[in-house]
Amino acid sequence: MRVAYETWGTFTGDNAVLVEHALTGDSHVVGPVGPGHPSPGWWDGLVGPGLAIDTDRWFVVATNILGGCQGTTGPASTSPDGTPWGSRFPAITVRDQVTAEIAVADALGIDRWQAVIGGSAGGMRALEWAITVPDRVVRLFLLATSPWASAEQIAGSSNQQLAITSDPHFHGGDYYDQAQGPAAGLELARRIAHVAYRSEPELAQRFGREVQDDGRFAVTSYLAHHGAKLVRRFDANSYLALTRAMDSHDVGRGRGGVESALGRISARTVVAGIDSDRLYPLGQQQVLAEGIARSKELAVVNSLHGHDGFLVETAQVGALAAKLLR
Ligand SMILES: CC(=O)SCCNC(=O)CCNC(=O)[C@H](O)C(C)(C)COP(=O)(O)OP(=O)(O)OC[C@H]1O[C@@H](n2cnc3c(N)ncnc32)[C@H](O)[C@@H]1OP(=O)(O)O
Ligand SMILES: N[C@@H](CCO)C(=O)O
Repeated sequence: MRVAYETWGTFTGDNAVLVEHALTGDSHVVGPVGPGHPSPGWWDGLVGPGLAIDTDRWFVVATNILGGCQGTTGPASTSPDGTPWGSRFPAITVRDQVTAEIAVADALGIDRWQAVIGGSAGGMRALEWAITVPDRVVRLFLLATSPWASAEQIAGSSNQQLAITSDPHFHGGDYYDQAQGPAAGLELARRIAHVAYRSEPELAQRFGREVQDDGRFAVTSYLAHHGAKLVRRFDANSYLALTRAMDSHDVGRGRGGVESALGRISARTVVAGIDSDRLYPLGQQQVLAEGIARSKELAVVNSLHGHDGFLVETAQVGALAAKLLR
């Protein structure tokens, strides 16, 4: 297994902070497009000298997720027989992904994180870190995430997975040597997901019933844009592996239930949610805030942007992170 990671700041022995990306993010938390970084940072303005996650003080690490496609081993990676894993890539869980990250921390000589920070799927891994190895997580920032994948989340995820697997170019997951892969399926999956990532009032306000010169509803064109954009930077098998891992998420599994799992967390914790998030509604973060001993009351980020607010509202998110790190 190979794990891609990026770091900022200087390691002084006990000042490491782990930033966990969401479903389609990567290790490039901040910074411009460049060699090895086809996309700009997804949290630009949050990590750097004097910023909320201050690299004059903290050594910040971001790994790319196990099962992904931006440097870390995933289904498109070459297996020992010299061909891509494809359909043979094993089913993985969020706990497996954290196991991979624990190996990275060990390899880097990081005994404990001064903070583990994550939103959405990144929050799931942050949670699993704090439950699996509580003495290695001093502070915890959980953003727009949940203690278990809800029926609603699994339902949406199953529709997205079906969009990919029913694309005739999917070839059971072994499409890497084909002229064409399941691009249409991946685009549709992103379109389904993207509606859930934004709020109904936002779509109404931004697009309403506007029809473009090309005859399409503006909102349809917007979704098509986001679908096509993901196809250019993401692998369909990774999308399946990662959404299935998210479906597996349940901190209580094998630990005597959610309450008992959350009871293991010793980190000073900030739990935050977004008021317009229809995919990870505030009630899920309330369970976390109430179940984690050293968390205070749930922080609410005000945003029109729904679940994606954790990526868009960097000023509010930064203020919460800075407070935890102070
Ligand atoms: C920028 C990257 O690719 S980051 C790479 C790593 N990716 C991640 O971490 C995933 C997380 N990031 C994301 O999902 C996205 O970056 C988001 C959701 C946070 C972006 O959110 P916002 O900044 O609010 O952008 P928004 O949803 O308004 O979309 C803007 C895009 O829609 C396009 N758009 C807006 N209206 C329309 C329309 N009617 N028709 C077609 N396209 C439209 C804009 O031109 C813009 O295009 P661009 O992104 O190629 O510049
Ligand atoms: N827009 C986010 C949503 C998932 O939380 C992503 O693509 O990673």
